[in-house]
Amino acid sequence: MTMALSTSVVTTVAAVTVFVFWVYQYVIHSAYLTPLAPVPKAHWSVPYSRLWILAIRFRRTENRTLHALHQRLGPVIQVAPYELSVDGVDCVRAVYVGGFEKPVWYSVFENYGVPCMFSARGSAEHSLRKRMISNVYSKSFIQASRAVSEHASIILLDRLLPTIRQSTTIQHGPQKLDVHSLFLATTMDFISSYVFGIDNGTNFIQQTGYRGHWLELYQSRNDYGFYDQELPALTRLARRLGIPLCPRFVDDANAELSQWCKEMCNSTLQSLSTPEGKTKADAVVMSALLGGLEKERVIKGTSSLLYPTALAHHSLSVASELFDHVLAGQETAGVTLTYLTWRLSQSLPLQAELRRELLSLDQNLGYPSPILPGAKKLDSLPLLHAVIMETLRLHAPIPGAQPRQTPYPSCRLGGYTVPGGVRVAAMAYTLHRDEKAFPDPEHWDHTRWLPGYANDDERRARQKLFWAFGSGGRMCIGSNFAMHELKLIVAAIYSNFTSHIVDDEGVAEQTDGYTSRPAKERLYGCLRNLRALRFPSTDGYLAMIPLVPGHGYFGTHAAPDHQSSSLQLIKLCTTTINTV
Ligand code: HEM
Repeated sequence: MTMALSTSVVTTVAAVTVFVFWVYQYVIHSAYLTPLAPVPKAHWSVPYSRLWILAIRFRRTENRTLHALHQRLGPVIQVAPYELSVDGVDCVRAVYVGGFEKPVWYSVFENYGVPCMFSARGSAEHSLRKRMISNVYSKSFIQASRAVSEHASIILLDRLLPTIRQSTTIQHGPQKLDVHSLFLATTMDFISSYVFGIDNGTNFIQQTGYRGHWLELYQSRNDYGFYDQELPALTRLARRLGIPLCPRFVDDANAELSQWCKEMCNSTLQSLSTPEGKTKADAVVMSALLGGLEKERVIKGTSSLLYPTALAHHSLSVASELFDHVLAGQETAGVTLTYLTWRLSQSLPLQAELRRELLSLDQNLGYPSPILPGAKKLDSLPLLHAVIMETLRLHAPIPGAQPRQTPYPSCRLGGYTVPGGVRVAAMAYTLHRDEKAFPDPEHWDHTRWLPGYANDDERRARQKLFWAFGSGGRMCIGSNFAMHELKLIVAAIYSNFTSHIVDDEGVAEQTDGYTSRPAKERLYGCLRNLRALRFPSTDGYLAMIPLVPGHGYFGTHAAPDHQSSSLQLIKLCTTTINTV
């Protein structure tokens, strides 16, 4: 009896102790005693649980929700027990230029089970990886690279321009074109040829069937990053128990895409082992990476920090790195082109002004004898630069939170002391909507980036907030490559064609999340050949098309049927060439 009583007393005391400890740790400490206690809360529940932030991430409303909260609550907000959202130049400088390391969240970007530079978490490992390839992504290297200009000539002059010209034939009338798909193809052809060489890279512009299949695979994964990134332990457990949280087709798509990249790596390796391949030397990124790894093996060997990953699993690591580059480089730049075309298609006078600027170069891409302009001259065109910058501002392809981890034991952020190990992130979405630097921020206005628009201080403030490529040691390594290819592609198109919206349903609704794209992953446009416009046929359709942006089919709400919309297009062309 006494024994039973004492057991129950012990059990009760233990239960009460656990309860008191739990209340102290997860209620009193989390709400009042942690150093994060004074930080404004996104929601009353955030000191105790991650549910609130998980719900808005799952619903894909994180960027908009946090932007609205920052406007109300200031630059530092607590969004979960160990998670902050930050805004403003000072916090961004502290976190990103300050070199805070990446959290485990980035592990999902590992390919073939081995890390790449993007997924590498520690600074030491990251800088070793970056050192091997940073030179080939520098602006001076890209502008002087023979491989870049030869590839650009082939991609623009032999593939893109003929494809667009074909869509504008006089015989058939201007054809409706999914320009989003075409742009994703063009940017893939650019980055894959820089990585693997022109012969081993893709030709998505012309191989439309395979491109469609590839894009379907790639896009099928878009909605399923949440579990792996936000609930990695639960996702692993569920997989082990045979209850996958993602549909089977996501794993299948990942497997097929991984195999696709391995095959490009293998064929490039084979080419590099032949005398012609060595002479051609146009697999610029892969060659730099192989050279860097070999140097590391010879100099440091098994003592290298990279030995357990990049050196011990050499071919998988090479493939992991290069797979990341082609994926990172393709969609981001493709989405930018889609939004830029969408915006330009809403103003024929702006297209005309841009064309005048492009054709003012001695060497230009205008028909009948298109020539690639000098890289530096192209880079110095103010209007071309301005329209791209404004598109990257308002339609940033990576607008969402870029998480980092606070260093131990603690740091200061926005006037608060933040303990080590807290996940902290800023977003281009919020920085790019700073009302002081970008008045009327939801309005696409390229003039913000033109010289003479603002005084030096205002221009500097704007530049500091521009965060499409991130900042600090982990900022985009491909930013110079991206700006160069974007300028070339825009120059090729707008030197020769006018662009018009055919069906832009879903384009205005850019998706919310870490990366972002048009909601329906398409933009139907039609491009019109300016040379044809100068020599109109008697068909009567060689004239400008009235634009009704945001309303789909040129001033009509006709059914989205390919044949009939093409016919309507022809009938609706009314304005004369003089408006161009
Ligand atoms: C308009 C085009 C592009 C945009 C807007 C963009 C944006 C970004 C951003 C915001 C980051 C930082 C992400 C983070 O830390 O979470 C990043 C990193 C990165 N980007 Fe890009 N990117 C573009 C094009 C490219 C291209 C063409 C490449 C080709 C190599 C590339 C490769 C990478 C890589 C490898 C990283 C990781 C860098 C590191 O961790 O050191 N990106 N990009």
